[in-house]
This record gives sequence, C-alpha cells and structure tokens, in this order.
Amino acid sequence: MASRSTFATAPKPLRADDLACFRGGRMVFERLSFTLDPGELLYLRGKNGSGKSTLLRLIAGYLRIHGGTLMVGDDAWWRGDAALSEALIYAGHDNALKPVLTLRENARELTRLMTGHAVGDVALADAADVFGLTGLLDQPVRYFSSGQRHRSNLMRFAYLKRPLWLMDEPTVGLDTENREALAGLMRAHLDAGGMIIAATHDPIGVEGAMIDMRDYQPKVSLEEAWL
Ligand SMILES: Nc1ncnc2c1ncn2[C@@H]1O[C@H](COP(=O)(O)OP(=O)(O)OP(=O)(O)O)[C@@H](O)[C@H]1O
Repeated sequence: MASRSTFATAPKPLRADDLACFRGGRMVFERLSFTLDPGELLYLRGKNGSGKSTLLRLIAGYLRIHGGTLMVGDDAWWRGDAALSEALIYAGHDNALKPVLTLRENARELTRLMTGHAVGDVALADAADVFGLTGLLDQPVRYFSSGQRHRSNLMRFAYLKRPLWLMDEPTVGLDTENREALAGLMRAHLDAGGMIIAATHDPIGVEGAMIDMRDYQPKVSLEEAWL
C-alpha cells in the first residue's frame, strides 16, 4: 500500500465557493461549492451534459472559471499553475494511448512527458498487476480490446505518485474483477492521504461524499425560456 511519503508533492485541500463555468455558449453550472480534504473522495453525479466532465477539466486547468473561487491549500487556483498540474492525474473519457506503441512504451512516454523521467520497470510491473495487464506490457496497444485499453489508461493512477486524482467515468467497460481492483486502488490512495474526484453513473463501492450536478444547473427565467 502507498504511504503519504510516496507522493511527489504533499496533498493540499481543495475548496470551491460559488464556482461557475460557461461552455459551449451557455452557463453549465453555477453556485457550486465543495471542500475536499486529504483522504477524501467526492463523487460527481448527474445526467448527461450536466457538467461533470466540465468540472473535472476545469480543476485540471483545461477550462476557465467564470465565477466564484477555487482554493488549492492557501493559494487561489489559476489556469496554468504548474504546481497544481504536477500534483494531479486526470483521466478523461478518451484514452491517451498511442496504438503503435506497446503498453510499456506508452507508460514510459507518458511519464517522461509528465515528470521528466520514464517509469521504472518495477513500478510498472506493480501497476500492471493491479489491472491484470502483466502479460500485455510488451504488446502494441492497437491489439487491445476496449476494456484492456481502458484498464491501460487507468494504470497511470497506480504508477504516478500524485495526490489528486480526477477520474471521468473510471468504471466504464470494466468487468467485476477489474471494478474491484479499481476500488482497492482508490481505497489505498485515500488511506495514504490522497484525494479523488470521480464523475460516475455507477456505484464504485468506495465511501465518499457526493455532488449532485442538478443542484447547480442555472435557473432559466420565464423570460429567457421564451427567447
Ligand atoms: N468541447 C466542448 N465545447 C463546447 N461545449 C462543450 C464541450 N464539451 C461539452 N460541452 C458542453 O458542456 C456541457 C456539459 O458537458 P459535460 O461533458 O461536462 O457533461 P457531463 O455531465 O460530463 O456529461 P456525460 O454524463 O454525458 O459525460 C454540455 O452542455 C455540453 O454540450
């Protein structure tokens, strides 16, 4: 199991107050507030298009804040904050794997880009073992099934020692065994003082608080509704 000292940077609490985000020509959410302390998990629930991915992408620094504040420890969040991007791992809907490379080469490439150093063979073997990918490490990703690709994408959470995990639909396409592996990995991360925000439609089986995105949808006035 990981320990606090295994994180490259110390976990910092997140505090959002009255956050708002405008995207695709409309306000996606507004007045959204939450706190997330080390060792805590926050689920984002809500129907398609309610802004779960938008919130994750905003925290990751890909989108702007249009209202409210987000504090990272004692510092105000800002887009392009290298310290924050070095403290988080984001995994969205699309996998970031290059099909022509093997899984090992993909992991080395990703870690070189994200940290400046390629992941070592021992750390990679341990991470592959979590999701039953040991036998696939030296296979080109183009031969993988969709579930194998998804597990390969999730593997980064096991070998990058970063405190804040932003997970978008992490259970999609996972069988029961791998859902349990994912839940175990998440529990170990939280036990070590890590933090997770996970957008999901499915129960994962790890205890956490919940944001219901329905509570933060903009209210449309009667006049606007007629426009
Ligand atoms: N690349 C984009 N450019 C502009 N608008 C976008 C883009 N991606 C999503 N949106 C809009 O942002 C809003 C929120 O979408 P988002 O993907 O955050 O929802 P979601 O809750 O994650 O949905 P799902 O459950 O389908 O994944 C939607 O109105 C969507 O149309």
